[in-house]
Amino acid sequence: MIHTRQLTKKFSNRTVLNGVDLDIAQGGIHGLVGRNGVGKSTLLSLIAGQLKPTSGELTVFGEKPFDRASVMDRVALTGVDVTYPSRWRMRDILTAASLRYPGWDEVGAEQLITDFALEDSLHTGYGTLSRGQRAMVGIIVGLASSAELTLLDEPYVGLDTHNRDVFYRHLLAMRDSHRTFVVATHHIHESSKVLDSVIILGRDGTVKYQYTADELSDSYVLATGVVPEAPGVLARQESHGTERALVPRGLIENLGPGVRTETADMSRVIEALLEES
Ligand SMILES: Nc1ncnc2c1ncn2[C@@H]1O[C@H](COP(=O)(O)OP(=O)(O)OP(=O)(O)O)[C@@H](O)[C@H]1O
Repeated sequence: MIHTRQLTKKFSNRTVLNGVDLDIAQGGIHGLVGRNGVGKSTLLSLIAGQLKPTSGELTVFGEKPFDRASVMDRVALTGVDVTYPSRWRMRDILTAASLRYPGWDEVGAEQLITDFALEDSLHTGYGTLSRGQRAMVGIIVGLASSAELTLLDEPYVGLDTHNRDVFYRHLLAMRDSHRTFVVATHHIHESSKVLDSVIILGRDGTVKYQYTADELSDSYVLATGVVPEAPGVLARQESHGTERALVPRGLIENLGPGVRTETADMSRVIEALLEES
């Protein structure tokens, strides 16, 4: 569904994405993670056809997405940087979205309004909504769009715990819907519970790692004890004389008898890989 080779994006003289190789097949919820400023939003805007690549290959549904209606009609991009005219009331924004997306899910949108307790804000102008309420508008548009490819850029910014739970619950319910979601996120711990795969963008503007959730949980174990130095050992920590580290599963046999191993938490592995990226 999404295919890139050596995808590069420069702004003036600044290279942000520098040879991104990425393949995402149809279906599932994919996390796009990386440190601040590595180019996650830029990559989502390129995929959504809103930015033009500087060089390299990028196809979405087999076509170059930039300014191409046949691709853009099948893609929804919402999130932290997607704003609406400040005088539009929330209800106007949802009406506009229902006209924009042919598969608009009216029942789903109304359910989200209820679950986010937004009934009293439907006639409030976007400019006077709180940050959390704006985030909820973005989430409703993204999820109710029914777009085959839905790109959510830090969708939870400003949401309290209850409303983040509402978001993740609705997202999870769509997991088997044949829709594809790419979620740019810094909330590794929360989002890792719903992700089918993780893409880690590195500070050099390339994809450093792309793993399915199964590959991640199979790749590393959490080792406790005296963990020997070895290439690939991550997130070494010491407290009260006990060492803990993430050890590639292939190195388990090299660990001494006093080292205990257990399944590594996926979010811990992602955080560790992020540090390396
Ligand atoms: N339109 C633009 N013109 C010039 N520079 C831009 C533009 N859009 C993004 N950039 C720059 O590209 C870099 C990557 O920005 P981007 O927003 O894609 O990163 P990000 O990974 O989403 O960051 P964060 O996690 O902080 O949201 C930043 O240095 C940013 O200043």
